[in-house]
Amino acid sequence: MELWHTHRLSVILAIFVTALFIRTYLRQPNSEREQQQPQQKAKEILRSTQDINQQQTEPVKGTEKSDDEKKVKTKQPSNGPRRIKGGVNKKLSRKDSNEGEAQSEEKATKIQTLVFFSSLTGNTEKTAKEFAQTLGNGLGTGSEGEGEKKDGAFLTPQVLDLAEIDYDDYFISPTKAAETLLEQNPEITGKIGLFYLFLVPSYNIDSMNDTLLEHLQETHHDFRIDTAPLSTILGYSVFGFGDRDGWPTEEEGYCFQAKELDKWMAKLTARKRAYPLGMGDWKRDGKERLAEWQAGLVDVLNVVEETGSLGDGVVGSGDAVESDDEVDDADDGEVVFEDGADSQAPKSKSSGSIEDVEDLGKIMAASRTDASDGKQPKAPIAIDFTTGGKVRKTAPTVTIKEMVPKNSPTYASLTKQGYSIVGSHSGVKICRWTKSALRGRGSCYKYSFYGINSHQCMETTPSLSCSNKCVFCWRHGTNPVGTTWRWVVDPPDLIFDGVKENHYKKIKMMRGVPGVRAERFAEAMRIRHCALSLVGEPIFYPHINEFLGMLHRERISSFLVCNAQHPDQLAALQHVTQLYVSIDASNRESLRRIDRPLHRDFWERFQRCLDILREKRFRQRTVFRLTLVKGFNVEDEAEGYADLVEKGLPCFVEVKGVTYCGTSTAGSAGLTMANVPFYQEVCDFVLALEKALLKRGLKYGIAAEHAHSCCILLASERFKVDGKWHTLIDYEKFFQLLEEKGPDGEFSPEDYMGPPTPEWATWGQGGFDPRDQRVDRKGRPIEA
Ligand SMILES: Cc1cc2nc3c(=O)[nH]c(=O)nc-3n(C[C@H](O)[C@H](O)[C@H](O)COP(=O)(O)O)c2cc1C
Ligand code: SF4
Repeated sequence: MELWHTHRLSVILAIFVTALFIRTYLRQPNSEREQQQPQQKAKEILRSTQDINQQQTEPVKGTEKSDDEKKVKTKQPSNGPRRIKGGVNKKLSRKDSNEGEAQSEEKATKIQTLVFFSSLTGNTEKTAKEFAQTLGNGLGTGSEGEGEKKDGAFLTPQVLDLAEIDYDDYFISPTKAAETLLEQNPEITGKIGLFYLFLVPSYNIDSMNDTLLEHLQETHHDFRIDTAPLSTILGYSVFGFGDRDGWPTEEEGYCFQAKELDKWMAKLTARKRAYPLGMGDWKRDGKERLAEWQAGLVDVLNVVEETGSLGDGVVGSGDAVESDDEVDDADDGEVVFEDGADSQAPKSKSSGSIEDVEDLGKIMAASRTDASDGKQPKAPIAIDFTTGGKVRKTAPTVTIKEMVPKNSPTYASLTKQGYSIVGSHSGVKICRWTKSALRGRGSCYKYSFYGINSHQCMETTPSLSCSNKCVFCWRHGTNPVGTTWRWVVDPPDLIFDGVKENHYKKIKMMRGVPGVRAERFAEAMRIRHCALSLVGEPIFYPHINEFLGMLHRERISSFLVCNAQHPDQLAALQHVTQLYVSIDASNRESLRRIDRPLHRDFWERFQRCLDILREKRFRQRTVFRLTLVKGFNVEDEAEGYADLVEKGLPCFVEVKGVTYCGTSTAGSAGLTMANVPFYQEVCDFVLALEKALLKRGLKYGIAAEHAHSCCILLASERFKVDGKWHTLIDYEKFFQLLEEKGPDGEFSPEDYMGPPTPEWATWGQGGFDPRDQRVDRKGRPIEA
C-alpha cells in the first residue's frame, strides 16, 4: 500500500502515456482503412464491370472484326436474354479514340440519314424506298446508287427494315452503326452524324412495332445504360401511317404506335425531335402529308448541314416528358393578369430595381412632376400624337431616347417573359393559343367567331408603350407608359420584317415540342393573321397606317385593338380587317378605377372615340371589347354598357371574363382569383346586356360563344342573313376590296362578311373547334 502511495503518480502517468500511444498507433491503420474501403469497392465494381463488358460487349472500334461484322447488321431481333452493348455514349468519329472530349462537339463532316420502316402488308416498305430516293434527291445526294454529291455532306439515305436489324446496334449504341459506316466508306476522314427517320404504320395486333417499342422502353429504364443513349445522333423524326376508316381519331388509335415511338425516341435522344410527328391516312392524305413532312425535313437537314445542330430551340424545347404545364402566359393581350410572390407593385418597382426612365414608375413620376409642380418632364421631347400633332420624323435634338433600349431592365424583363423586342419599341410573342393549335388542342375564340387559325396568327405590337395602366393588364409594370410619344420612331419596314422574322423563329422553336402536328407546323410557316393587341397601344405608333399597308400587301389580316384614348389616331386610321375598342367600364368613375388612365381628359377622349366608331361603322368592322372583372365593372353595369353600345353602334360586342393565369402581379391593383367571373356569370351578364339592348330598340343578339375562353359574342343583326348569324370573315374578299378601292376606299363590313357561323360555335353549343382535342392543364383529354 505504501509502495502504491509512493509511486501511484508515476504509475498512472505511465499507464496514461501507454494508452495514448496505443490509441494513436491503432488509429492510423483505421483511418487508412476508412480511405481504402471505397477505393477497394470501386476497384471491385470496376473489375466486375470489365468482366461484364468482356463477356457482353461487342469489340469496340479499333479491335479486329470479321468482314461480315463490318457490314450494316441485318440480324433478326433476338428474343433471348438482353445483351448490353456499350453503356456509354461514344463519339461517332474516326479520330475519337485519339482525341479528347472536345471531339464530341465536332461538327459531323458527313450526315447519314437512316430511314427505318416497318410493314406488314407492304405499303410502308414501298413508300419508304420511294421516300428515301426523293429525300436523297432533295438533299443533293443524287439518285440511288450514284453515291453522295461530291461536295455535299449528305450520304445517300439508307433504308432499314425494323424487322431485320439488330436493335442494339441502332437503339443502344449508335456508335456501332456509325463505325460500320466509316469502315464501309474509308474515304471519309471526319465524323459521321446519324439522322434517324421512321416510317411506321400502326397495328393493334402484335407486330414488330411492339418489339421495337418494348426495346426502347426497356433501354430507357435499364439502369446499366445511359437513359438517353441516342443523344449522340443528330436528330430524329417519325411519320405514322394509319387508317381512318377503322381508327377515325387519335383517341381511337389512329397512328398510335407512331405517337408512342415519337415519345420514346424523345426520351432516348434527350429531346432531339428534329421535326414534328407527321401522320397520314394511307388511303387518303398519306402521300400528301408525307411530302409535306419531307419538305420540312429537308429544311431541317440543311440547317444541320450548315450549323452542325438542329437550330433554334430544338434541343430542350421538346420536352421528353409529355406534360402540358406550359405557363398560360398569353391570352390575346390585355385580358390576363398575373400574380406571384416575386411580383411588385409598379410603384415599388419604380422606386426599386427598375431605374430606366422608360419604366412605368419614372414615367409616372415624370408625368406627375409635370402636372403637380409645373417642371418639365425629364424625357427630352414630347411629341403629342394623341392630340393630332403631325409625326415628326426627325428629332430636333440628339437626346431622343429609345423606348426600350437593349440595356434597360424593361428590355430584360420583357425578353424574359418571352417577347422578342424588334427595333426599339415593338414586340412580338407567340400566344398560348398558337402553341395550342400547333398541338391540335384548340384555337382561340377567334377561330370559332371569325375563322382565324391560331397557328397562323402573329401577335404583335408596334408600340410597347401605352397611356393606361389597366388593373388587369398582364404586363403591368413592365411596359412603358406615357401620354405622348417621346421616343425614337423606327421605320415600319424594319418593324414588319423584324416581327415576322422573330415570329417564324419562335414557331420554328416549337418544332421539337411534343404533340406538334407536322401539318399545322407547315401551315404555321405562313402568317395569315396579325393580332395587334399584345401589350401597349398600337395606334400610338406614328406610322401605323404604313405598317397596316405592309400586312395587307402580304395578305395578312389585321385585328387592331385600341384603348379608346387616342381619338385623332382612331379617326385617321385606314382600313383594318377588324377594329376593336376596349370598353372597360360603363361610366367615368368605373373607367378611372379600372383603366387608371394617364390622360386627365380620359372620359372625353373615350366619348370621342365612341363617336368616331359610330361614324365609321359602315366602313370598318367595329367591335366593342368588354373585359369583365368581378367587383370592378360587372355589377349593375349592363344598362350603362347598353348606353355605350347605343352611342357607338358597333358591329359586334365581345364579352370576355378576365383570365387568370396562375401567377399574378395584380396584387397592387387589388385583383385576386375572386375577380375572375365564372362562365355562368359571364352568360348572365350577356343575357342582361342583350335585354338592355332590346329595351332600347337596338337590334343585337347573341351570335356565338367560346366557353373554353369564357367569351361570348353579341352581333348586330346586320350580320344575320336568313335567320343565320354570319360572324365569319371572308378574308380573300377583304384583300380584294382593299386592292380595288385602296386603304381609304368605300366598302363596308358586310362586303366581306363570310359564310354562316358554324353550328358548333353558336350560342349554347360551347364553341370548341371539333377538329381538336380539349385537354386539361396536365394534357389529359377532356370532353369538349
Ligand atoms: C390488323 C390491322 C390492324 C391495324 N391497326 C391499326 C391501328 O390500330 N391504327 C391505325 O391507325 N391503323 C391501323 N391499321 C391500318 C394500317 O396501319 C395501315 O393499313 C398501314 O398503311 C399498313 O401499312 P403496311 O402495309 O406497311 O403494313 C391496321 C391494319 C390492320 C390490317
Ligand atoms: S387572336 Fe391570335 S394572338 Fe390572339 S389569342 Fe388568338 S391566336 Fe393568339
